[in-house]
Amino acid sequence: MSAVSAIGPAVCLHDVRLQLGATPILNGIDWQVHAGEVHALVGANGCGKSSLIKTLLGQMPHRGEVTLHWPGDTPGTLAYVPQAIECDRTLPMTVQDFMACMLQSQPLFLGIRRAVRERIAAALERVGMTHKMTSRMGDLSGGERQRVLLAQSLLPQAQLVLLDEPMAALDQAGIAVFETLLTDWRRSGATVIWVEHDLAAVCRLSSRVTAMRRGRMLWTRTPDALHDADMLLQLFAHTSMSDDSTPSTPNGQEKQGAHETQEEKAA
Ligand SMILES: Nc1ncnc2c1ncn2[C@@H]1O[C@H](COP(=O)(O)OP(=O)(O)OP(=O)(O)O)[C@@H](O)[C@H]1O
Repeated sequence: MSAVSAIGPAVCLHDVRLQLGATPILNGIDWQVHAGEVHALVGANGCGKSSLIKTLLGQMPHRGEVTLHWPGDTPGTLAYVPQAIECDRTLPMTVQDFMACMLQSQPLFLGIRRAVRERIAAALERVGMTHKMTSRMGDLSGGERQRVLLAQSLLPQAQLVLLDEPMAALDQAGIAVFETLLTDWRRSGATVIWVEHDLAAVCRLSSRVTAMRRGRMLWTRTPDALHDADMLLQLFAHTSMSDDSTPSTPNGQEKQGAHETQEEKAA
C-alpha cells in the first residue's frame, strides 16, 4: 500500500473523563489517533465507545483534553455516521429533505436547489439508494436508513470521519458499499475513527485498533492483534461496567491491560 499524505487531523485525548449522573462512563482516557489512519475502536457492549465518539463531537459534558492537530493548522470538515436513528413513520420528511438539511440554509419548504439535489443524487448513487430519494425516512428499512446515514456522511467531503457501527443492519451488498467508502476515505488521507463489532472487518480494513473495556483504553495495536487469543480474552473478560472483580491499582488503572501501545510494547 503506497503512503498517502494525511488531510485529516491527529486526534489526542488526555485524561478524558465522563460521568452521567452517578455513573462513570469514561475513566481517564489517554489516546492518540494518527493523522490519516483508519483507527478502529472495539470492545464489549456498554464499554463506552459511543460515549467516546459523542465526546469527540462535543456532545458530552466531559473533563480532560481533546485536541485535534489539523495539517497546516487549518481546521477541516467532520463527517459522522451515528449508530442508528429512529424516524417517526408519520414525519413528512423524505430522504432528499433529510440530506438537504446538511447542504442548504434555505428552509426546505422553499424547495431544494438544483445543485443541492444533484449532490444528494450523487451521494445516494454511491450507496445504491437513488431509487429511494423521494421516500419518507420513516418508511425505510433499518438497512436502507443506514445507507442514507452513509450517504449523508459524504456531504461535504470530510477530512475527519467518525463512524459508530456503520455496518449495523447492512446486507452483504451494503457492507461492500461501506468497504468501498472506507477505502476511498483511507486513500484520500482522511482520519477515520471507526467503532465496530465485526472484528474480521476490522482486521481487513483498519490501520490500527484500540481495545476499550469498562470506560478505559486497554491496548492499541495493529489489527493482527485480534488473532491473538490472549488479547481477545483481555478484551471480553469481565465486561460489566459495575464488575469490580478485575484487580485495580490504587489510581484506578487495571493491573492487567493498562493501556499499552504497540510502540510501548516493543520498547
Ligand atoms: N445518557 C446516558 N445516561 C446515562 N448512562 C448512559 C447514557 N448514555 C450511555 N450511558 C451508559 O454508558 C455506558 C456506555 O454506553 P455506550 O453507548 O457508550 O457503550 P458502547 O460501548 O457504545 O456500547 P454498544 O457496543 O452496545 O453500542 C452504558 O452503560 C450506558 O448505559
